Order: sequence, then structure tokens, then C-alpha cells
Amino acid sequence: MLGIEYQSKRGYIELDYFGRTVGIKIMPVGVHMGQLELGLRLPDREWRLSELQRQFQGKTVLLGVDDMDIFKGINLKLLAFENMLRTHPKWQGRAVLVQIANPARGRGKDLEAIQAEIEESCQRINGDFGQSGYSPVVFIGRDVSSVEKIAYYTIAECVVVTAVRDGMNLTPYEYVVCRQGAPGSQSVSEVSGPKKSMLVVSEFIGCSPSLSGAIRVNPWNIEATAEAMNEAISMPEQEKQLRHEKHYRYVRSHDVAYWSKSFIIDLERVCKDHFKRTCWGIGLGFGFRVVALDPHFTKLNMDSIINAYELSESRAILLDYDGTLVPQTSLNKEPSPQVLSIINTLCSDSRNIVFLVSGRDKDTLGKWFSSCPRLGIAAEHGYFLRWSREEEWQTCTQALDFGWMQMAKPVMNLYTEATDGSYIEAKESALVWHHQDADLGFGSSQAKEMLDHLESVLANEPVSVKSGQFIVEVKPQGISKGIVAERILASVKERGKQADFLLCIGDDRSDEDMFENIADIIGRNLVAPRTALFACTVGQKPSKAKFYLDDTFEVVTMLSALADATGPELETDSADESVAYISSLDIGDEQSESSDKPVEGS
Ligand SMILES: O=P(O)(O)OC[C@H]1O[C@H](O[C@H]2O[C@H](CO)[C@@H](O)[C@H](O)[C@H]2O)[C@H](O)[C@@H](O)[C@@H]1O
Repeated sequence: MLGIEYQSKRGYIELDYFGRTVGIKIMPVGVHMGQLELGLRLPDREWRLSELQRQFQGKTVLLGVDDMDIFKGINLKLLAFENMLRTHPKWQGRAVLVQIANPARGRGKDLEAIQAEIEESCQRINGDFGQSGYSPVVFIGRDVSSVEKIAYYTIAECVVVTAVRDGMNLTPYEYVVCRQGAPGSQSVSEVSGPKKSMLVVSEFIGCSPSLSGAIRVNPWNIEATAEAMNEAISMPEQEKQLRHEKHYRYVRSHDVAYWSKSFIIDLERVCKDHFKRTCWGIGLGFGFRVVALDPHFTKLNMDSIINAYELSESRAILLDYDGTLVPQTSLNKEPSPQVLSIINTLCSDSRNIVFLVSGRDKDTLGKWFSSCPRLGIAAEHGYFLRWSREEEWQTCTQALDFGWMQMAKPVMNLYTEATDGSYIEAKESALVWHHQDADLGFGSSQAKEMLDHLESVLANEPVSVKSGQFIVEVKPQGISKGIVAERILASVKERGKQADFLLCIGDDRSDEDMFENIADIIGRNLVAPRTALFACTVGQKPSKAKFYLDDTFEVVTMLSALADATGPELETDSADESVAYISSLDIGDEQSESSDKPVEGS
């Protein structure tokens, strides 16, 4: 839906737009039954009805009620009526088209041209087919009172709507109610016998799908509309009656009161969480957005995190890379010497487990962080994992089938060819389409289109298709930063040292998986009961994280403060031992069962 992630609920669509839930549903509005039935009981309507019955005695009336504007297709209706009289001469002298046209509300050349065409058509049809006492077209171009309109609806055998563009258009509904008459009415001029009504409606009007008994037409097709008019008025009486009953049941039960009640129920459901959020205007110019944030979403306080860090005995620090340790806009993507030094200081404390949790490939991360021997790395969103530089890379799941790559690649190729500056990155477990160097607007609209395309092509494959910072990525299901974060914490727990300090920081969509999975981690016993939990996103935006920092500069400043609060470096041997022990626990169960030696704390 417009490239925004959405969920299809039963019968409607729900999407998350900058923290606000937007519900999308087709909700056709109805008529005000009470008001119409009141009109049907007015004495004025009585005499107007008898007058019209006299005027059109022996005639079959087709009725049009439209505003005079360029979209209502009034002239198309006249042309179709003319065609019907010509191709079905039995209606000459018998069928009358009464066209009520509410005076135009606007002005302009187009409108004048349409009015001239309508006038010409009326004159021609009446000239060609009129006889004494019979004008095939009765054109009423003045304001018509509700009572008079009700009277016309009551005598009409069929209502014809040929708008080429319109909103809901309630004319057919009003007609059906008027043909039914007021319940319990003793009106003398009421149409006697079983109630009937017929509808010829344009497929381009909002009420068309709800009127299953109407004859639907494309109003531009004059011949087909003429045939539909003939079919409508020639139909056996019983069929007209059945169609009318069906329509009346629907129109009566789906009136405006029903619509407003269901609208309010839906509105309340969609907005139920809005009251729990605070709205902020963020950004400038075209980048301005109203963003709804959880009121508990606060800036990460430096003193609090340092304090918690100092008080803790076992710390897990999970760091995203792009957009967290290096700015997304930076041309040089490699980590700065400052970042490498901070990471090494954090890793030097045996109370700390520090992990890079990134979507990047293992070779790039391995090379960039080769000077950080004790850093753990989860590459490709956790598909690959290693606990230290000296460890082997391990894959986190059983062998996967990558046959889907043969399906995804050709789709990505299509968009790459059509989008200058874009390219495909083939990782071992995933395919990524990058558009950072493409035109900003075109690149992102192509990305939205491709996301939909890939989702439908890969609907039956075991993959997830996600967008990120200037990327669209297809990766195996069951591989996510959230899952690997849990695995890391479970391994730490297995050595009998549950983390009591957890910092999890990232900026992107994939990092939200991490925040989501750690939200209830205390309840699931993966960390100590009183763990100081710091889930932090980069940038003030809707997030599952409770904290935010503004940019990578603030992230590095915060990590540097933690590094300053870090205790003295461990003896190399003991640190290596600790890392080696944990790594033996990390993946397979057989390995963890054979480990029984507790790890020395600081
Ligand atoms: O999980 P992260 O550490 O945030 O990594 C996510 C993606 O990083 C890389 O893409 C990013 O850098 C590209 C330039 O080097 C840039 O074009 C793109 O917009 C960034 O998202 C990496 O190439 C992807 O595979 C990772 O998924």
C-alpha cells in the first residue's frame, strides 16, 4: 500500500505511518431513511404525484437526477436513450426520459460546451421522435424540491445514472426507498400492487458494487447503455420485483445510521493506541512529518546508563553497525580508529560480552574489525556468528535452501536496469538491492514497487522481504537480529552468568526485530531479574526501543563514556579462556552439555 508496510486484517487494511495506525476500509455511506419516509408522507407529495401520474399516463418513465457538471454523463445518457428509441422502435411514443439537472454550481468553457451539447441532443431527440402530446425527453434544468423529486422517483420505472466519475451517488438508493413507499402509508396515489424498481448504473460510481440487481454499464459505450435501458424496462414484472426487494433490503439495513455506527466502531478500534502516544512535528519542508511517539520514549540519559553499567556484574552490549557506529551518509564506511579503540576497551573487561549485530557480510566485518580480537560478530543479520577473531564462523541454522535466489535475482535485475545508480549485492544468505546512489525520489518509488513485486513472486518461498536504509533485502525466514540477540543472551546464561546489563542499539528496521525480541526478555528468564535494559534507537522516530540518541556522534560519545567507566584490562590468558569457553556454548546443544566449568568473573 503506497510502499508502506501494511497488514491485511479481516476485511480491512491497517498500516503504520510514522507511529500512527491508519485503517483503510470500504465503507459505503447510506441514505437517511427517516428523512425520506417523512418526505413520502407529506401531503404536497400526494398532489404532485397525482399530477405526474396524469401527465405521464400510459408512458414508461426513465429518470435521471444529476447535478449539471461535466462528470455526470448527462449527454451520454441522452445519446443512449436516442439509440434505444432507434433500435427498439416499440418504445417510440411510449418511453420518456425525464432528466432533472440541478443548476450548475461552477462555471467554465467545458461546462458551457456540455450544456450546449445537452440542449442540442434534447432538441434533436424531441424533433426526431416527438409527436403531438409526446416529448420523449423532458429536461428540467431548475432547482427541484425534495417533495417533487420524491414524486418523480415514485412514478419512474427505471433510474439511469451514467456518470463517468463520481463519489458514492445516492440517487439509486433514494429511488429504491421512494418506490417502496412509506411503511403503512394509506396514500391514495401510491403505486398499487407489488413494489418494483429498476436501475441502470455506471460502473464508475461508488454505489454500483452494492447494487447487485442493477444493470451495470460503461457509460461511454452508448450501444450497451441503450441495450441496458431497454432490458431494464422490458424485464418481466416479477424479475423487477425481486430485484427491487433485494435492493430495498440492502438500502434499508445499510442506511446512514448504520454507516455512522460502524464508522465509529472502526475509528475507535484503529485509534485505540493513539491516546497512549504523543504527536510531534519533526523535520523541515518536504521532510516534515507528524510522528506519534510513546510518551515513555525518552532520550538515553548518560548518567543513568553509566551508573547501571558500573553497578552491573555481567554485561551484554549488542551494536548495530551502519547508521549506528558510522553515519549512513559517510562515504568511508570503515570504522574510525576511535570506534575500534572504544570497542577494544569495552571487550577488555571480562564482565562484558560485546557483539556487532549487522546485516553486512562476514568478510567485510571480519576485515574491518580485525584489530578487535575479543569482539563477537553476528553478520548477515545473524546467519553467521563468531565469538572472537580466533573462532570459526558458524551458521546459526541448519542447511537452508537458497533456490529462491534464482527467482529474486531476475526481478532485482529488472529494477537495476531501469534505475540508474542502483546495484545488487549478493551475500551468502541474502540478496540486497541498493539505491542510495540513485535519484532520491525515483529510487525510493522503485524500491516500493520492487518490494511489492518480490513479495508476490516469493509468496510461497521461505524468505522475508524487507526494506531498510536505501535497500530492499531478501533473506531467509528465521534469520533476524532479534533471534540472534536471543541466542547470544541464552549462551551467556548457560555459563551461569545471566546478563544484568543489556545495551542494544541500532537505527534501522532490522534493529527493531532486536528491540522487539528483547522487550520481554526479563520475563523469559534469559537475563537476570533486575537487568538494566537499554534498548536504544538512533534518531527520534517510532520505535520498539524505549530510548533514543540523536545520531551516531551521540552513540559514540555514550560508548566512549562506558569505555571510560570500564575496569582495568584483564590478563590476556584469562580473557581468551573466557571467550573460548563461551564460544563452545554458543551454537550446538551437544557442545553446551559437555561444558561444566564456570567462567571466572572480574
Ligand atoms: O545492519 P547494518 O549494520 O545497519 O547493515 C545494513 C546493511 O548495510 C549495508 O548497506 C548500507 O551501506 C551501503 C553502502 O555501503 C548503503 O548503500 C546502504 O544504503 C546501507 O544500508 C550492506 O551493504 C547491507 O547488506 C546491509 O544489510
